[in-house]
Amino acid sequence: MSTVPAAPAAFPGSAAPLAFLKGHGTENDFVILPDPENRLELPPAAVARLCDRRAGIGGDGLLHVVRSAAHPEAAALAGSAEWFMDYRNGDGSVAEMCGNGVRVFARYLQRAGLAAEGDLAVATRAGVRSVHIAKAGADGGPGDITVGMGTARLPGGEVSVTVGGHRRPARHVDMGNPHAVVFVEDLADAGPLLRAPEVEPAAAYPEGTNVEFAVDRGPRHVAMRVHERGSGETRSCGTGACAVMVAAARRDGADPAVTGRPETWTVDLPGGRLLITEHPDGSVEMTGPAEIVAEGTVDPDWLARGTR
Ligand SMILES: N[C@@H](CCC[C@H](N)C(=O)O)C(=O)O
Repeated sequence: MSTVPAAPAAFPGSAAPLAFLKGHGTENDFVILPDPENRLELPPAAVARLCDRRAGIGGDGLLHVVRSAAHPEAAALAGSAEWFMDYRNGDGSVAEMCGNGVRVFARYLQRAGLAAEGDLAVATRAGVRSVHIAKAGADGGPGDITVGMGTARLPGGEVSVTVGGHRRPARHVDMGNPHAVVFVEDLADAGPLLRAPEVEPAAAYPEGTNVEFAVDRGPRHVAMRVHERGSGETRSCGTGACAVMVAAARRDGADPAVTGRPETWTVDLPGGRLLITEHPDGSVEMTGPAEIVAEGTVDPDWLARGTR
């Protein structure tokens, strides 16, 4: 089946309904807008309206599916990756990367007949990400998806996160997008996470940051909660899980570049489980599920009313 509209209408102000799908990866959920030729205008207010959980479709973020060649931010990558994940947070802000988003993006391409099981490449603002779509499981359910997440950067300098009124040292990890990882005794210590946690110094994160709270569950096994920049607390974050894995491994003195052995960690999130491997060459891989759950059309007049 093909769910790519031939010529999607631009909005706001268009009379034509707009095709969308909804998907999630470990319950990090996304509105998916197929727009191969990049005809849609996507002002932040339109993204926020679509991602609104009560007045819109609802999602932690939005995956704008565009041919790399048709998008000014990705045209230079078109030779390496046909498709560009133009990722937006639920508040309409732009982000460099979304790990769960790449898996859901790949699942959409597979469902639309634009990619097959096996290997493909997806362009993101953080660069090209390699993807492997595994065969369907014995139960007929979709196979897991593995994403080559690039390398983790560990900028020096001390950062801290306030947890329960106390400042705690955190680890700054860059997975193409920014993260502050703080280890806690209990995930409940993070509190209700209704607002962005206080991270210092603010200058360490000029564009804001995602904040992960992590606890140990066993050998090479952690659990985490996350407050995402631009979305609030979500039930999973792929780049965040990678950041937590790398921070935990370094805390424990494990560095594959030194030992020559890959490190594989299990990361439990409120919405499911991800397996993260760091290789001796520094590359990080994430494996987890991705599902498309619905598709439909958006009323362009409704969208236009909220974005005028
Ligand atoms: N949920 C994503 C990360 C999405 C972007 C993030 N909120 C940011 O602003 O950097 C993931 O799975 O990685």
